[in-house]
Amino acid sequence: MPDPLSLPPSVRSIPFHGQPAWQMALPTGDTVIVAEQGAQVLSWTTADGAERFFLSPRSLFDGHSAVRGGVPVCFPQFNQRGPLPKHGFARNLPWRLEGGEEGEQGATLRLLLEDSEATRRWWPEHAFAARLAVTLGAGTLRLELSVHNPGPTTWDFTAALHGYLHVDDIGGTRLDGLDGQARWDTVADVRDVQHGPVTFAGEYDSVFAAAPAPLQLHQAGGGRLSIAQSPEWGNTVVWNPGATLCAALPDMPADGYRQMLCVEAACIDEPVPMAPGARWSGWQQLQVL
Ligand SMILES: O=P(O)(O)OC[C@H]1O[C@H](O)[C@H](O)[C@@H](O)[C@@H]1O
Repeated sequence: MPDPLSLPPSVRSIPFHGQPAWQMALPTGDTVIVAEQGAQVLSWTTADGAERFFLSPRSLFDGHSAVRGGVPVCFPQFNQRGPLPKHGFARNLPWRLEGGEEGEQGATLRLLLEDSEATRRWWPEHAFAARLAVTLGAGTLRLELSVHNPGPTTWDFTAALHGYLHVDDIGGTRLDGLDGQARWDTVADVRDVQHGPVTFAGEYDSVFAAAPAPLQLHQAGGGRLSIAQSPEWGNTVVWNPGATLCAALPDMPADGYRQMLCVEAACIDEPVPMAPGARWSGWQQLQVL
C-alpha cells in the first residue's frame, strides 16, 4: 500500500468543468486550479481577484481532448515536430497526485505521469517519469517540469509549458525582453533577429532563442507580468492565432484570440537527450508586477 497522500491544508479536491481537479488557496487570497488531465493549470487568480490565464469557454472537458487554456504541458513532443500526436500525449492523459507541501516560497502541488499501456501505444520503448510541481506564492506562480529516464534505453524529448496568459486586449499588448534574440517566424517561415518589443497585429507564431533575463508583458490596461524561465529551456514560443485562424479553431470563440497570449518556456531546437538514469528539469515563473 502506498503511503497516504500528504497534502497541505491549502489544497482541496474539486470538480472543475465536471473533471477532477485540485484547488490550492493561500491566506493571501491567491488561488490556483490544477486538473488531473494533463496536470494542466486551468486557473490562477491573484489576491485582487484577477484571473491570470485564458481558458476557452468552448474547451471540451471530456477527460481526454486537449483543453485550450491555462498551461498545457507539451511532452514528449512539441507541436508536430515528430511522429507523436501534436504536442505529445501528456496533455491528454490523467496524471497522479503525488503530494504537496507548504514552504517559504508558498504552497506546492506535485503531479506525476509515468509510462503506461497508454503511453507505450505511442512510445513503446520508453520508460519515463514526468513530474510537474506547481508552486503558488503571493502574486507568483512557478511551474517546474522534471523528467527522469528510469529505463535501459536512451530517448529524447521536446517540451513546452504552453501557458495561455489572459490579456486585456491583444492589440494593446506588448512583450519586452526578446530584443536581439534569434527568432523563427513560423507563420512566414523566416529566420531573423527580433528588434524591439513584440507587438501583435494578426497571427503570430514564433520560436525564439531564450532570452537571458525575464520577459515583461505589458497589458493594454497597464498591468505588468514578469515571465522568467530557467536556462534548461532553450526556447521561448510566442503564439496568438489572430482573427482568421481563431475563427477556424472549433474550441475557441471567434474573438477569443483578443484575450490570450501564449508565452511558452520550451525545448524545441535541441531535443533533450535522456540516457538511462538521466534527469532533467526546467521551470517557468510568472510574477505580477
Ligand atoms: O492547437 P494546439 O494543438 O493546442 O496548438 C496551439 C499552438 O501551440 C503552439 O503555440 C504552436 O507554436 C502553434 O503553432 C500551435 O498552433
